[in-house]
Amino acid sequence: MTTLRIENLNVSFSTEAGPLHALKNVSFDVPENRIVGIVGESGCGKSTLINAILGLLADNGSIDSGSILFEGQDELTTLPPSRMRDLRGPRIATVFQDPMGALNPVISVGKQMLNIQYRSPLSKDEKLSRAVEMLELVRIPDARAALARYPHQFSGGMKQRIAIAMALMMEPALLIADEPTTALDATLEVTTIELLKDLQQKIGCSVMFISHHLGVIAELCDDVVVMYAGEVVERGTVRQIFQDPRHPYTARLLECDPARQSERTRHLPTIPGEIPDLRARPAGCIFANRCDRVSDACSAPPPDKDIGEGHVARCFVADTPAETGVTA
Ligand SMILES: Nc1ncnc2c1ncn2[C@@H]1O[C@H](COP(=O)(O)OP(=O)(O)OP(=O)(O)O)[C@@H](O)[C@H]1O
Repeated sequence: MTTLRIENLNVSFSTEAGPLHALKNVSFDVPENRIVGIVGESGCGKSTLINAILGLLADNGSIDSGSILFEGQDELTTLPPSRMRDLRGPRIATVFQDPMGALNPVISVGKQMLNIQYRSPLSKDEKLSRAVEMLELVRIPDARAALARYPHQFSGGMKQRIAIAMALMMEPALLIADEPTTALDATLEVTTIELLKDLQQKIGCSVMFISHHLGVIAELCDDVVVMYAGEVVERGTVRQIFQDPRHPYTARLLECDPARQSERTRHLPTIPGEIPDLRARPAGCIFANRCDRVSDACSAPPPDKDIGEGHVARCFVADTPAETGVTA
């Protein structure tokens, strides 16, 4: 089963200068038990995508068309807000860059972990045991004593691990992790990534993992979705994307080899030129003004070319491998 299926999703914001099309015909799946990485430059629409899934678009935003199907049954684009509130947290959990967004500074960690289980039929003792078990899973030392402590008594890395434990406590079907390791130093980042992978396998959930760090995406994810200016320009398995990129934008991103230059890929490489104004999208390919393989054909909208085995690229020349200068 597919945990999340997004099909032809279009989202726009109304602005004084006219509608801004933030997501255009976005389609991809988050299959059961898989970790899907979402990568793209700032402004490519990652936050809009997350908010559209969670039913938390800004007041001036709207889903114009398309579908977000959760667990094959809940159509999130039309779900009543009360049902969406039920799903958010227990079934669709989130972890963000700043763990303090999830942790209340004036409530002990144990109390917060009990509060999350308010709907669970377990007794208070059983809920506390579950909290200890989760803290142990995220390697918080002396987990039972940790329940009485407050968030500020933990280091940044531990706070993020507690936030992950809280997000996964109710065994959600989907975890949306938005740059959860970006604020951590490189060593802590590696530990947190390993832990996340471990927990995902234990709990058996799907993960949508948003990161600028290509090395982390390559390490952690099963599948990758490459976004550019509100469009999914390429999607496929980690192997397909990193070893056989077909969209020129993906190829440019990979020009720094993540395996050998992980520090350099903590931030996306800079590509000359700018993302077009999303209020006046070009009629043709969205990447044409920055593309080194542009031709006359690109003034028409490019098709989503199916390269095979789930590998898809929105480009006229996707049939031929893109040059990266990277040896796979
Ligand atoms: N409420 C809003 N009103 C108008 N435009 C918006 C609004 N929210 C986002 N946008 C625009 O939508 C586009 C996508 O923004 P979004 O925040 O989703 O990108 P992002 O990839 O998450 O970027 P970042 O990594 O910088 O957060 C941008 O052009 C942004 O300016």
